[in-house]
Amino acid sequence: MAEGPLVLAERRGAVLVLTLNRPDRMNAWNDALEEEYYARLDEAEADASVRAIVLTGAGRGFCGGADLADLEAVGETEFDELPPRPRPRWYPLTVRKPLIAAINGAAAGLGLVEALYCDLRFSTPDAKLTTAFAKRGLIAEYGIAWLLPRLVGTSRALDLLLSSRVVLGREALGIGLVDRVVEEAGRVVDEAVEYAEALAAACSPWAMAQIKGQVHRALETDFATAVADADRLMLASFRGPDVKEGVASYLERRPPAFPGLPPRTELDA
Ligand SMILES: C/C=C/C(=O)SCCNC(=O)CCNC(=O)[C@H](O)C(C)(C)COP(=O)(O)OP(=O)(O)OC[C@H]1O[C@@H](n2cnc3c(N)ncnc32)[C@H](O)[C@@H]1OP(=O)(O)O
Repeated sequence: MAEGPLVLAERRGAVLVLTLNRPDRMNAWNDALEEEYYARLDEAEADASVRAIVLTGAGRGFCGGADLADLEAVGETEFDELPPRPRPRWYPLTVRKPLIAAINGAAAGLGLVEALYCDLRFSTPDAKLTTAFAKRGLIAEYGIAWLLPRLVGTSRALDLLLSSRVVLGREALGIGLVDRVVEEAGRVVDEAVEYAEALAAACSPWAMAQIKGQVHRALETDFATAVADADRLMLASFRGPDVKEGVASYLERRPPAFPGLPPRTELDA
């Protein structure tokens, strides 16, 4: 039976809230859901009125990871190579607008990875977070072996990956796996949206896009290269309209009116 939208999209002011929508399966991931999610991200990137995106899950979970019903036969399948994907799995990392996870409940396996592909994570205090891979006989998939040590440190990453133990939102905050815990669980999306709204109201979309690119590139380079990257972008920032508006709005004691995110240029490389 055909399912309805696998990803719901709702505008809240300048923020687009995307909701993974397979609540009877704890929003378990499959290719169709991924395609819808990426399509909604593309639309959000192209729509200048969307200034930030919040990702959450329908029902009581964020995302239980790959749909285990789909994986049932996997041990019997003989792949020569992994099937090609239309886009890299880590596509959300390339989105140029702030992308915030509102972890409303369990995030496991690929569901946790998707939260890590977001720029920051808001969580309920009791959300269950688990890498889950080792318990399923799987390896550290989709770049989590790269992302997780950078967030929590090597031995904590190994703890979480080797044991697959469940970490609650509160502990996750202490180790840097999430960035905010929202005590009133029902408000986790609201608070993520409020944060996103604050970015939208105060910060230049162009500057935020460049900063995201800088941070991701810097994680893979040495210090001198990161400074050279900043120098390359600084000239563009001095020449662009946003610095004029940023300075004028401060001097005139008024909120800024930055233009929407312009299309990609070679500066985004
Ligand atoms: C290529 C592979 C990539 C991967 O992502 S591998 C990792 C796959 N994921 C997992 O192994 C996680 C499996 N799920 C769990 O361990 C637990 O769930 C949680 C820790 C995430 C949450 O625990 P709790 O809060 O106690 O919920 P609950 O009662 O276990 O689950 C509620 C309903 O959600 C369904 N569900 C959860 N995860 C998945 C999934 N990944 N695929 C399909 N269904 C899932 C359950 O079965 C159940 O459903 P019902 O209420 O009908 O019994």
